[in-house]
Amino acid sequence: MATTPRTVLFVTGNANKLKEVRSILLASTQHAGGSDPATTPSFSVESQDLDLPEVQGSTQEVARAKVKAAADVVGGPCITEDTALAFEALGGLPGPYIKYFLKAVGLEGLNNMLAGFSSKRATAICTFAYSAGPGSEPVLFEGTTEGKIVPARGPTHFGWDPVFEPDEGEGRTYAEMDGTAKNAISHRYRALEKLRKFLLEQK
Ligand SMILES: O=P(O)(O)OP(=O)(O)OP(=O)(O)OC[C@H]1O[C@@H](n2cnc3c(O)ncnc32)[C@H](O)[C@@H]1O
Ligand SMILES: [Mg+2]
Repeated sequence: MATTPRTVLFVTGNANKLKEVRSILLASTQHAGGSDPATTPSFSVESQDLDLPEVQGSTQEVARAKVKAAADVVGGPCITEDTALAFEALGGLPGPYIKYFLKAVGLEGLNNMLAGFSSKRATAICTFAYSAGPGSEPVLFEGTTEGKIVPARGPTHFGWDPVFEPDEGEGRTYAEMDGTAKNAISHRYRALEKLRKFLLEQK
């Protein structure tokens, strides 16, 4: 039975996020073989880059505020995504502030921040937020991947990929894994699976 195609508006300024989201959704379609409505994606993703205010707080608070601001600007349903990198030794920091830490100290600096600590453990956290429109309460979808911070290895195309070695990556950093391998275990994949199921249940 054919499902109605739906377009989801993803408000992001990050081209790499958009690329991964599209390829994860495409892979889900291929795996599902198109027959099971519970697993067949029935939506495509459009994007819009907006300059939104950035609040401080937990990953959930940051995610809620971002999608609310996005929905107010676009005037309708939309999704946003926040990525955090939480260092165990630092009680979860930089967390949602990883973008600013990465910009300020670079990949080597992220390693140096942990120099005095025995634990190099880190959790990559992806939080998708969905809003049905202005005034609607956001719904959050979280995905996490555990790993450790290591000296940079691999291409430097995407954020902190070269310094994050996921436990399931067979010794490779995210940057050393090809797109398919990263997308099979990534924080973004895990969060997107939850969002995808939620969207399929919406009328
Ligand atoms: O417009 P938005 O969607 O907010 O895009 P952004 O680039 O500002 O993204 P965030 O606010 O979520 O900040 C997350 C930071 O982590 C980086 N990042 C996000 N996902 C990543 C991934 O899968 N691997 C490596 N770095 C990532 C990203 O480049 C940012 O520096
Ligand atoms: Mg951002």
